[in-house]
Amino acid sequence: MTKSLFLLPGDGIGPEAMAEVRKIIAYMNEKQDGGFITGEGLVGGSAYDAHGQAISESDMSKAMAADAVLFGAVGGPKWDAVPYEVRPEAGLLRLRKDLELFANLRPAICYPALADASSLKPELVEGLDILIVRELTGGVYFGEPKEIIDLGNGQKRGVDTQVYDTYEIERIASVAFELARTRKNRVCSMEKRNVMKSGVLWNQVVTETHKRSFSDVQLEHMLADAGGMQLVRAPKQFDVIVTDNLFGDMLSDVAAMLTGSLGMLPSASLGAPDGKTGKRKALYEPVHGSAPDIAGKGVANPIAMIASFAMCLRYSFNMVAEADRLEKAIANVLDKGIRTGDIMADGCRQVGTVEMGDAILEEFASLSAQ
Ligand SMILES: NC(=O)C1=CN([C@@H]2O[C@H](COP(=O)(O)OP(=O)(O)OC[C@H]3O[C@@H](n4cnc5c(N)ncnc54)[C@H](O)[C@@H]3O)[C@@H](O)[C@H]2O)C=CC1
Ligand SMILES: CC(C)CC(=O)C(=O)O
Ligand SMILES: [Mg+2]
Repeated sequence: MTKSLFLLPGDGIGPEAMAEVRKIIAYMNEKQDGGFITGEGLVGGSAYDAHGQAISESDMSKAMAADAVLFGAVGGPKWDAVPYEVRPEAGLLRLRKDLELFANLRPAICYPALADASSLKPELVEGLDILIVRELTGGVYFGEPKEIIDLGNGQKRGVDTQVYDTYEIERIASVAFELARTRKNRVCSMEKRNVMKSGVLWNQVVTETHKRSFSDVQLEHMLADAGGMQLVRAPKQFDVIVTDNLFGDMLSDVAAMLTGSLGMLPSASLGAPDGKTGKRKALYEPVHGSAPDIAGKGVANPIAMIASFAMCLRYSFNMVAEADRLEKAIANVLDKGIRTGDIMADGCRQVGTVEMGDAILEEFASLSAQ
């Protein structure tokens, strides 16, 4: 069976990290009959430079048609002054919206070898394995109106709108409960029902969904600000966290630092299963951005991108053994003390992006041969 992948490396460190995944795909095609067919397009600032849009219609169609999209990162100071509608980030938001990728899975796993790289005490993060399930196509990132109004008195008003409908909350809560059943069976739902109407509805719908279909799963509710505090106080209390688009964006960056670096966190963005084929539209991307401060220097950590490809193997192609092996390869390389600068520690060997990618591929090949 062929598997179509559409690669959108993007800007900054996106292409550098994607190059390391391309090597793994080439290896799997050559040595393991991977059957991947890859296409590639432009997104973000690189797409804007080429044709004035954050993603072209032709690349949107290719992304729609692919079994899975692999996405690097977009943005950077070069495009600070471009019109808001075509800023680099608009390309990613359009992909999420048009592919209806409502469920963003952001696992935060602290590899044993990296417990010292976290800004928290090692005992707080050792063995950490949490999953943030972030709603991705609703909320304040997409709600209308979204505008800057000139009030005519020398003042302007910036407006963003937080909107959630019942069905959007129900479906993301269901994803979180289903995933919890495959883990420690616990879900913590985070919103701000004390100050937001959308938070009140979120809380009600999650509670009803739980009662109706998932009462075997342990459910807890937490205000999102307190949730942020608990994430850095005692992160291991959590199993699955389900939350909205904005809180999920912020809380997953917080969770990233528990694992040692933003360069470690992968993500999967999934749509609903197709009624006929059961296939889900899917996009896999690291949680980090284009990191303009280190772009072009060859020092970016490619692990978040490589681990995103492992999620792609697992969720889009059901290649569970290969996904497990790729994740094990990452863990083994870290155990050997091979580190990019962002996760460097005493006694370890510092390498660049390419060397880290090579080390993981070599380990993956060796595990595959066993
Ligand atoms: N999914 C995406 O494409 C995202 C894009 N962005 C965009 O990226 C641009 C830069 O945003 P920032 O706020 O600086 O966030 P960022 O995630 O790009 O970088 C934050 C910090 O983490 C470091 N970092 C990130 N990834 C790393 C990696 N793989 N290896 C080593 N260090 C890493 C960076 O060097 C920087 O110091 C902005 O234009 C922003 O809009 C931000 C987040 C997500
Ligand atoms: C559109 C993105 C730049 C927003 C973001 O930071 C993210 O999804 O992690
Ligand atoms: Mg973010």
